[in-house]
Amino acid sequence: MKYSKDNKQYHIGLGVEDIGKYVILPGDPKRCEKIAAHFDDAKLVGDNREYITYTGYLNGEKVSVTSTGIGGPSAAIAMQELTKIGAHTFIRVGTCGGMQKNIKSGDIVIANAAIRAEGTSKEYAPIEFPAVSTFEITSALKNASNKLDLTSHVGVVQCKDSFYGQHEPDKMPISYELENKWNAWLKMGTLASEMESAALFTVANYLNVRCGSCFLVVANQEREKAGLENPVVHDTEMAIKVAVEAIRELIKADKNK
Ligand SMILES: O=P(O)(O)O[C@H]1O[C@H](CO)[C@@H](O)[C@H]1O
Ligand SMILES: O=c1cc[nH]c(=O)[nH]1
Repeated sequence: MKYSKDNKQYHIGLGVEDIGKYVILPGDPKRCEKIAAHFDDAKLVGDNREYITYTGYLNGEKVSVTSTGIGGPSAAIAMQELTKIGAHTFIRVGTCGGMQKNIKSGDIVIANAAIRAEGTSKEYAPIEFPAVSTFEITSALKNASNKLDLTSHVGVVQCKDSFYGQHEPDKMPISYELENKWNAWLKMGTLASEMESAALFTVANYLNVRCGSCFLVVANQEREKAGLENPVVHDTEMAIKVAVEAIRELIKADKNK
């Protein structure tokens, strides 16, 4: 790609020397510093557009955190460019909205697959191809949340491009489709809604790299509708700890291969 300068990738502004092979991917750029606080010797190595990157060490292995911004397009770019410079293992740490009534604010959701109701993944693979996480990453995330004694749920998440289409579907001109599909996702047992995993899982399959996702449940609109307790929780620290612990487990397992 001719746009790149000085051997740095065009959007993320990073080269081979800047990153580790294991990368944590939050959406929010402000989450990067909090994640990097868990690394040894973390340094800011990139700051371009929505892509903030810190690199440091976990268990003696070089690791990085790069924010993806909101939505599939920028997440797909981050994964493609990070893969070009040597990354092979990705964990998205995000926030989500719970959907089933037993998914409560503050719980952890771990995605084993994502509904492709967004646009980006459709520019990579025909819709019949499922967006699935990598089993060993999903398993490391579940082990990590058990170790940290957290309430976690493993299952399917729904991805879309319109945050307000999720929260105010009745106000959208296309409400007939948004509401009917939301009811179908609920009947299929979908755990939560977020925005990037469908694109990331699809791109990871295409690039033959590993990817999993874990999320803090911020709140649950279905609990709200049913008049159940539904506080809003913003602190992502426990979801971050799950991802960091999972990366440690993966590093150890990879060394024993
Ligand atoms: O908290 P992050 O990682 O950004 O994730 C969620 O939050 C954003 C919407 O508020 C979307 O990016 C969604 O996927
Ligand atoms: O409800 C929510 C919360 C976070 N992210 C989403 O996409 N939806």
